[in-house]
Amino acid sequence: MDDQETELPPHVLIFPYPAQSHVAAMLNLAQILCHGGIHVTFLVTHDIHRRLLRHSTAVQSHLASYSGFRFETISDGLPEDDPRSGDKVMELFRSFRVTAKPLLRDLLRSDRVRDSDSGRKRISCIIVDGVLGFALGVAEEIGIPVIFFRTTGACNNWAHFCGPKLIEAREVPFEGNNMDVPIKSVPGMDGFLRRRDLPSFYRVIDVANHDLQLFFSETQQTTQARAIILNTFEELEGPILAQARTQWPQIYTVGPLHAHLKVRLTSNVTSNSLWEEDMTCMTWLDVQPAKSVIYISFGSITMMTKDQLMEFWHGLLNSGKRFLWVIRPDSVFGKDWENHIPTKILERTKERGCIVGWAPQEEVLAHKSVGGFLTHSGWNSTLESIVAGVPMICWPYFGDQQLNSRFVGEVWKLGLDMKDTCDRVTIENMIRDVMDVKRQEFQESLDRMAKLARKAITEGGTSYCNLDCLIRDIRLMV
Ligand SMILES: O=c1ccn([C@@H]2O[C@H](COP(=O)(O)OP(=O)(O)O[C@H]3O[C@H](CO)[C@@H](O)[C@H](O)[C@H]3O)[C@@H](O)[C@H]2O)c(=O)[nH]1
Ligand SMILES: C[C@H]1CC[C@@H]2C(C(=O)O)=CO[C@@H](O)[C@@H]21
Repeated sequence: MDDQETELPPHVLIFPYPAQSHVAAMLNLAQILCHGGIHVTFLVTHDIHRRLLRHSTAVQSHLASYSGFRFETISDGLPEDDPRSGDKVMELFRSFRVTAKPLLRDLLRSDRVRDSDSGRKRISCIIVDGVLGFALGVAEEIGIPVIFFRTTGACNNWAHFCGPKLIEAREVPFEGNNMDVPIKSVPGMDGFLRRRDLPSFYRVIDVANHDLQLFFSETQQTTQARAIILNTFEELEGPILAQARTQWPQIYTVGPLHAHLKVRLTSNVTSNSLWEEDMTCMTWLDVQPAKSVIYISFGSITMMTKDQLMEFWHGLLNSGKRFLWVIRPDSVFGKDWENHIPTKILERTKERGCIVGWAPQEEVLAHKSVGGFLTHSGWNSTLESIVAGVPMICWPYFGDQQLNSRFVGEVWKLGLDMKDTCDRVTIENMIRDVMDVKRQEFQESLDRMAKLARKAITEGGTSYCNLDCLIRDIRLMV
């Protein structure tokens, strides 16, 4: 390193998996690091880059103002016009690691990420998505330390770490059809964990299943890195984090990052959306009574059949509640489903419902008219609901969601878990419970948890201190 370089700020490469929630969480971290005087090269796919430039206000305003921030882009291996819809998520997951490995190696070996003229040091650390374990080997070849960022909760990470133990104890694969059998081999979760609550990748006939084994190996790999960053907070997942700390050399809990970012930057809300936010729903919410609206959104990946869609629709209408519903255009199987909705249902919807293709979710959850959230239990949606103090009805779709919803319903008592069911009567009853019957009970636990979340990200709080430690430790990596 030459003398001139030693004066420059540290330079970190951040590399998320190419999906909405992964990119958004890691962009939040990137903004905080830039704010802390660290240079960031943010590596995304061409498709993600194009969509961020088009729809993310954080990228258009905040990040553009940091001279230390810049994008690098690589291919995800798909043709430009591929819709990259939710039903292909696992295909992309399998193929991306193969596509991206040589591209990452080329990038790290090239001069593209080190440009002395614009005053950037060589990369001293890589912060890479915890589902892209191959980056560890690539970075080690070049001698760069790796920190993994796992975008799901500690509970999911720990459940995957315990996979080999579950198999050894013959708890997986499941024998017979009873999904309520208790699971005992995940320390910290015995007593409330059932088969149906394990991450959905455990629902296999053969434990040699490629995806299941991939999650085991990816999770094991993250223990070999310098550290792991988790978008969670100690007060939420303390007992699980205590278990995890026996296996990972260093865990930085820095969440909830979307709220932490606002504290650090003292800024207004900006979005990291890959879709255009339909702001008309905010004016609709403005004229609804306080806590009268149930918000329904299943994140960026969930797909549903037309039958499931209709069960939700009837359940919502029969509950008599007002509702704001996000239906992503590509989220229902089968073409032209919009044209087959009975006129009567559309008319009843107009009376007290608002449907959009993508909403400004953080703003929606913070709106005074919203009194409940029917969610797929993605990790970010769960954290956003906690911060906003909104009780949840959980309809998990895949992956970590099956476990998150169990924690919401049984451990944290922040809502109801309707996993593995989808009928109009259950939906109607659960909406009534969350919005009326059990509202007070849930609100009390939510107020307590939201307060703990705020404390964690306030100066002196656990996540605030851990983020300071992360910045300090990055500065020490030269
Ligand atoms: O209309 C919408 C709908 C969603 N969102 C945002 O999109 C994100 C959705 O994230 P998340 O709740 O985590 O769900 P997914 O998009 O499904 O995220 C994937 O990635 C997560 C993190 O790894 C996992 O927890 C999920 O299970 C996985 O499906 C959140 O920040 C929402 O605020 C919007 O801004 N507007
Ligand atoms: C790429 C997706 C497959 C599963 C991953 C995941 C997990 O459980 O780790 C959650 O979110 C998804 O985006 C990832």
